[in-house]
Amino acid sequence: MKLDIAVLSGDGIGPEVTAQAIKALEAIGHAFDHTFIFKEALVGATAIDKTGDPLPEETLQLCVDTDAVLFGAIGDPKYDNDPSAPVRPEQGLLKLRKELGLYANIRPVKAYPTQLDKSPLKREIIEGTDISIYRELTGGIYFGKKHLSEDGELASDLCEYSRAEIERIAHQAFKAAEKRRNKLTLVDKANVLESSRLWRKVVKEIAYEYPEVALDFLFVDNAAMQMILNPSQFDVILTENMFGDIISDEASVIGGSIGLLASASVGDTCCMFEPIHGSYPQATGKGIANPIAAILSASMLLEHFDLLEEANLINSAVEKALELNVTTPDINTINPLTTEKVGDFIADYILNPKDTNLNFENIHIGQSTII
Ligand SMILES: NC(=O)C1=CN([C@@H]2O[C@H](COP(=O)(O)OP(=O)(O)OC[C@H]3O[C@@H](n4cnc5c(N)ncnc54)[C@H](O)[C@@H]3O)[C@@H](O)[C@H]2O)C=CC1
Ligand SMILES: CC(C)CC(=O)C(=O)O
Ligand SMILES: [Mg+2]
Repeated sequence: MKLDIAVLSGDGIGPEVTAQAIKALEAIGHAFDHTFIFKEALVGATAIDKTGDPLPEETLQLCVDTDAVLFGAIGDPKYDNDPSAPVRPEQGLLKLRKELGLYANIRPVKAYPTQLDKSPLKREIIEGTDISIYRELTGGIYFGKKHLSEDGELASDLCEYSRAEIERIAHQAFKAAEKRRNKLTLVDKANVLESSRLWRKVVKEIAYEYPEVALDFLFVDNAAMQMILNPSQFDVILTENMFGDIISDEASVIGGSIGLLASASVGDTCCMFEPIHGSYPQATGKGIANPIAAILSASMLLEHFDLLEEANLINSAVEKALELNVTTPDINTINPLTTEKVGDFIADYILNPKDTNLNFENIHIGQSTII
């Protein structure tokens, strides 16, 4: 297969982790005789600094013209510390999602058997957790009308959803539940918000088309608590944009680090693959960022194009890295490896999955050996 992939590595740790995802894809290309052509473009603070625009027109056009987008992260403290900045890195990401019509953001959350003691949560609580979060990505409060009064003393952000916006992602979430454990939980705040009441009404109606799927509802405040108390109760979670943003970061505690959580953002015509974390500016250039979220996002890209064997090989390589503690300091405080070394190990495993000599004391990566 030949795929043109737009690479928007962005800011902070974005370029470092995206480079490891590309390495994994190149190894897959080599092992399976696929051609992946990577085309880089600017986004976020880096794009503002070079062009004045967080999403230059040529970046957007490239994303439209390519088969898929591999995204790193955006965000820079100089904008975070200046609320009145006229353009902001986040605007580039939000516009990109909207323009590409990426309304469904799928965020898998797993407790890896080898990592159960890495989470601050007790192993018996997280064991067996395997959740797929379907977060609506192009509507809700992040996209609603904003207002700031002239004296700067009153501000508002509108949360708006239409039936059509709810229906299209709800169908995807029900279909996913049918392929998994037939359970769907809608997370909302229907006791308070009119938009949440519309979500419940529409989702209840759609449920009749999926009789095998057991549907239940949780208010988001309770869902946030259940995620910590009893996460293995969840199968597919369907929720609106901001709630999904928040509970997925919370859910990353289950796996031990947000640096493990990948995502696929899909629409009717375009697709983008992005770790759920941000630009982690404090880590920029230090080689401490976990590249696994970016690498698993590349695996989701392959799965999207039905390259299942290839996606599974990346997943196995990641599992092997976790099993052998070939990991960055967020989950390996004793013998941490750098972002690049973890990426090297995963690419090397993809090329030599049967190499039984791989072990922590003596890991052969290409020409080099790491300790
Ligand atoms: N999709 C995106 O591009 C996102 C961008 N942002 C932006 O990122 C910047 C920083 O935001 P924060 O709230 O600090 O969120 P963040 O996700 O960048 O970092 C939060 C914390 O998560 C951990 N972390 C994140 N990525 C990691 C990785 N790969 N390996 C190990 N640990 C990791 C670190 O402990 C870090 O302090 C802001 O400018 C924000 O707007 C935030 C979230 C998503
Ligand atoms: C610009 C933000 C909405 C990015 C973010 O936090 C996310 O998508 O997880
Ligand atoms: Mg987020």
